[in-house]
Amino acid sequence: MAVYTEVPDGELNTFLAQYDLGNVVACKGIAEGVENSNYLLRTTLGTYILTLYEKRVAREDLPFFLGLMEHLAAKGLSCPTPIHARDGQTLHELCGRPAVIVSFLEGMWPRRPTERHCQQLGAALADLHLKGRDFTLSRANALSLAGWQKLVEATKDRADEVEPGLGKVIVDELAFLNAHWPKDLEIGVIHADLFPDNVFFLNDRLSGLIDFYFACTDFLAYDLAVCLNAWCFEPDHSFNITKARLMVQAYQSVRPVPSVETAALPLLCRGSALRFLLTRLYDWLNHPPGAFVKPKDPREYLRKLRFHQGAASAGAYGIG
Ligand SMILES: Nc1ncnc2c1ncn2[C@@H]1O[C@H](COP(=O)(O)OP(=O)(O)O)[C@@H](O)[C@H]1O
Ligand SMILES: N[C@@H](CCOP(=O)(O)O)C(=O)O
Repeated sequence: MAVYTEVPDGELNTFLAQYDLGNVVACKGIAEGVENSNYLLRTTLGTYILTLYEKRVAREDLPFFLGLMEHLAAKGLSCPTPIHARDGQTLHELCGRPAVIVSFLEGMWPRRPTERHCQQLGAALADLHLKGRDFTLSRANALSLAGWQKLVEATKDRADEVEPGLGKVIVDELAFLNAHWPKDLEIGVIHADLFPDNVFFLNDRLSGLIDFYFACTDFLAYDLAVCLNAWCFEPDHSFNITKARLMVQAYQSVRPVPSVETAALPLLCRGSALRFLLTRLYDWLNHPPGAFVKPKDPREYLRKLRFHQGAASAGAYGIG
């Protein structure tokens, strides 16, 4: 349940009075999500999402995230756009938290991603990358090599509680990635967390992308690696080459991928697998007993990492 901050009616009415959005009809907490408090807000003029940013989103990063969503939406990408209050600002304060109202997107995220979903996702990801090219702000990826180093330090001594030998796996993998991580791939705005629960479909057509709170400036092909990991493994843990090929081909049809990026995909998939393994491992080891957000299983990403460690080239993914 991702409602960490309860909003009393009086405070909500005072907050909404700063906008030209009419009066509150209903405001319901949304159970999904893990990072922030989200409410479905209905007013006399429409339906919106009210987000209160909790501790893990750094206040100084908010202008990047909000500016990016506004930039992409203005260029025609279907994503939430922050609503401006009468003072011209999108970011305000509610119940002691930074808070925004963003536009509501229709659709549902796919519980069982199909080949068609993967194909449409590939095209939408490339579209995001192209539309982000002229966004002027930048934000370093806090969850790349330096961030992984901090997470390895914070988890390696207790990692074997989750899986025997895991501490050595993460130390060795980080050393490998430090020695081999690419340096000269195209950089731009990436979403960095485009999992199925952040992609909406309506009547089997992709209808929108949400949750830009890990977005940053990094290798474009790294975003593709995040998606290959998040969308192309089956519940039995096998890698679905057909889904991967369709995703990459659809991506290529919008943004041609240079061969240097295709060749780097196995390595980038290793990095992306380590990234989600480490954040999940950290959350697994550090979540307070009785917390209402259940941590995600780190071992899912250990299996994915092992698959990529065994892949000699992009051919193992049906690509290239
Ligand atoms: N703009 C939006 N339009 C429609 N639903 C949204 C929107 N933003 C968030 N949601 C709903 O809120 C849920 C959690 O949002 P998300 O941004 O993933 O939260 P968190 O950042 O806390 O993980 C989504 O699964 C979706 O149901
Ligand atoms: N996608 C990450 C967790 C981040 O959750 P989100 O709700 O903000 O997308 C993972 O699966 O580990």
